[in-house]
Amino acid sequence: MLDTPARAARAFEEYFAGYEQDPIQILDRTFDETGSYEEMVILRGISFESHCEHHIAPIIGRAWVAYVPDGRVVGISKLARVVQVYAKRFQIQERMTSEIASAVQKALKPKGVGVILKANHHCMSSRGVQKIGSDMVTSCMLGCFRDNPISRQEFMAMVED
Ligand SMILES: Nc1nc2c(ncn2[C@@H]2O[C@H](COP(=O)(O)OP(=O)(O)OP(=O)(O)O)[C@@H](O)[C@H]2O)c(=O)[nH]1
Repeated sequence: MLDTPARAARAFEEYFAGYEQDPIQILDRTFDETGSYEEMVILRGISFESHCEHHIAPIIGRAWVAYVPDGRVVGISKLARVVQVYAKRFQIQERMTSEIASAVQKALKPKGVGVILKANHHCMSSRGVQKIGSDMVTSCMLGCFRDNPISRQEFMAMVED
């Protein structure tokens, strides 16, 4: 007979491995580019798999993370790593979106941060209301992304469907 609880425990360990990493530490390694690059940096379509905290059902989506540097830039993989760490925790999409933006803001102190998440929630497709194919879109805009419509538009134009 299969040892279901033990297999489930192993699977869960795998799903959530890395959840305890500190996102600020991940973003710690920055490069001084003062005067050489002052435009928007965008990492597009970062895939993630998370789990909703209500049903522990998968949330499968993609993230777009942008910032306008104020002197310091970060190794670009680190933005994807930050998305991954927050995805490894039980989540609701709204919180995950603002957590990613706040971490980038806190670590890099850029002129602004924009984060957009689009995701399918399996808690409403494989159970519950059972609607397939709808995705949830959330955004968090800080600094110039919140205050300057041109920055926001530039970012939004780079977020493909
Ligand atoms: N901002 C920026 N980062 C880059 C570019 N090319 C490579 N990188 C990043 O530079 C960083 C180098 O950081 P390291 O800490 O030396 O590399 P690493 O430990 O192998 O980083 P990981 O790729 O996260 O495993 C990585 O985050 C790369 O993704 C680029 O053109 N711009």
